Amino acid sequence: MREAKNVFIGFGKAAKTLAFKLAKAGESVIMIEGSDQMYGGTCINIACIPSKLLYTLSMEPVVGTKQRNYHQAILNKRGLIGSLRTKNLHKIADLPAVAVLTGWAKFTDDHTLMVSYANGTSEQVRGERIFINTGAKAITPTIPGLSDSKFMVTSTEMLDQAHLPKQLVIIGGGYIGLEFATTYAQFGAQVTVLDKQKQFMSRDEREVAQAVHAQFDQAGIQVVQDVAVTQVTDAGPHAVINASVAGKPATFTADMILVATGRAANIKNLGLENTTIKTTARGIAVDDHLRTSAENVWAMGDVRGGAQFTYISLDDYRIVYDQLLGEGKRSLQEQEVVPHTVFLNPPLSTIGLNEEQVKAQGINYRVAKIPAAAMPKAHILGNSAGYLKALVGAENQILGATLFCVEAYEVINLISLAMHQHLPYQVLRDQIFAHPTMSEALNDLFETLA
Ligand SMILES: Cc1cc2nc3c(=O)[nH]c(=O)nc-3n(C[C@H](O)[C@H](O)[C@H](O)COP(=O)(O)OP(=O)(O)OC[C@H]3O[C@@H](n4cnc5c(N)ncnc54)[C@H](O)[C@@H]3O)c2cc1C
Ligand SMILES: NC(=O)c1ccc[n+]([C@@H]2O[C@H](COP(=O)([O-])OP(=O)(O)OC[C@H]3O[C@@H](n4cnc5c(N)ncnc54)[C@H](O)[C@@H]3O)[C@@H](O)[C@H]2O)c1
Repeated sequence: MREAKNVFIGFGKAAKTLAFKLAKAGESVIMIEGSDQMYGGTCINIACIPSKLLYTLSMEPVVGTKQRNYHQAILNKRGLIGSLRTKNLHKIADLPAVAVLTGWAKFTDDHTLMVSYANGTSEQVRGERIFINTGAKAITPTIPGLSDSKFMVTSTEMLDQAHLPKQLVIIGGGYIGLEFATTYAQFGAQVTVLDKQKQFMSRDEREVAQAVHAQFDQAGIQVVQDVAVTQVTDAGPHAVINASVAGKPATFTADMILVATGRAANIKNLGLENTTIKTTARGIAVDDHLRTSAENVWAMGDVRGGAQFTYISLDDYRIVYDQLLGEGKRSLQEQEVVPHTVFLNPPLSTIGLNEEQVKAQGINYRVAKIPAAAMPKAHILGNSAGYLKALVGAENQILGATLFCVEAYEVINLISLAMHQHLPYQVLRDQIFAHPTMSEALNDLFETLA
């Protein structure tokens, strides 16, 4: 039996970061990853990095034309992902105290795993501590004909399609649905998004949902709400999608159907029934320090059923590392207010409360708002659509922000920093920022409260 002080199941963001630090501190580490195509985890191989590379390339016309070179973009993506995967593997595997095993792990008891390899062999691995970082995978709704359709893909397959679809139908209008709609429409596909919610972007305030909807209209992306897809049938070169839209029958055709209806924690086939580890409806049950109900086992990242973001998984590493080799103070509390970005064009970044939520909670607030067009940098970048908005409370504290503008994903981090450091809005209003940048919009934004 192989043994190590620290055994990781899944090569995710939290696991690889914690494994590296523990190995550097001289502790023995076994990293178990099921697939040789997934060293480094979901983010670099099949999620954030490939999707944001394609998003970026979908905005770059081939020199001298208005066309985007989809095929070249896929080749670039494969090159980048391949090199990141190799780099991620070696960063861990080359450390003397680390063994990387490429096989699927299953608990046989709280301390022991059975690892099954592609060649049919298996071996037992025992860990003094075990860290579960197995991520999540796409949920495919049970719709007759959907799983059997040769046109159906999840984001994983979509990100590696050699050919651009002509008619792309996306089931689900959440993060993946809206981001992929943006990217593939920019490459030239005709895109329709079907979402079951009555309202477009039901988790966001109406003001920004309407602004995004207007951008989608301009980009030629069709969004349909209140949809129940009832049947998918392959018919020669395309699929026919039967649905009810607000109770009325409707039909859509597609040569690719992207299912983007959420992702569920990877807890099946982990052998949890052989352990004292408890689960919830969303994943592995953990306390505020990511300890499971088994005293030697932790769960980090998507598998614990919280918010599914790479930076949350990274922060989970900080919580566990602080317990093992630090002061043990860090907990899930630091994750309560975090920025989010939906990579649209322009991107949408939010943090904290929006105006509808502030009103509903009866909080005393003021609104700062400016159009993106007020910023020279937006014009330099050729996209002056959208706006920046922030809410400020009675103590001059920032309650939240909604940035729907170019480079919103960078600027939101400054607001996040100010909120976490409990800085009054005047700090951002009076801060000297480099020029011309979108960050300097924060001077103008908060100046509107004077
Ligand atoms: C298309 C897409 C785009 C996204 N874009 C963003 C974004 O822009 N920004 C952002 O912050 N988040 C984004 N996310 C979410 C983000 O990718 C995830 O939240 C993050 O990657 C989760 O990481 P993790 O640490 O939980 O584990 P993962 O990185 O998911 O790693 C889990 C690993 O465990 C392995 N594994 C599973 N079961 C076993 C087993 N039994 N034995 C051995 N190995 C096993 C898997 O093969 C996998 O490699 C995106 C997600 C998707 C799908
Ligand atoms: N930029 C980012 O940070 C980023 C990008 C992509 C993904 N992610 C992460 O990955 C997670 C998964 O993304 P996702 O888009 O799959 O999930 P999601 O939860 O963001 O959105 C799912 C959408 O599907 C809809 N839906 C569910 N079942 C449906 C059905 N049967 N028919 C029609 N619509 C249906 C829901 O109403 C919802 O709008 C996200 O929640 C996010 O945490 C993050």
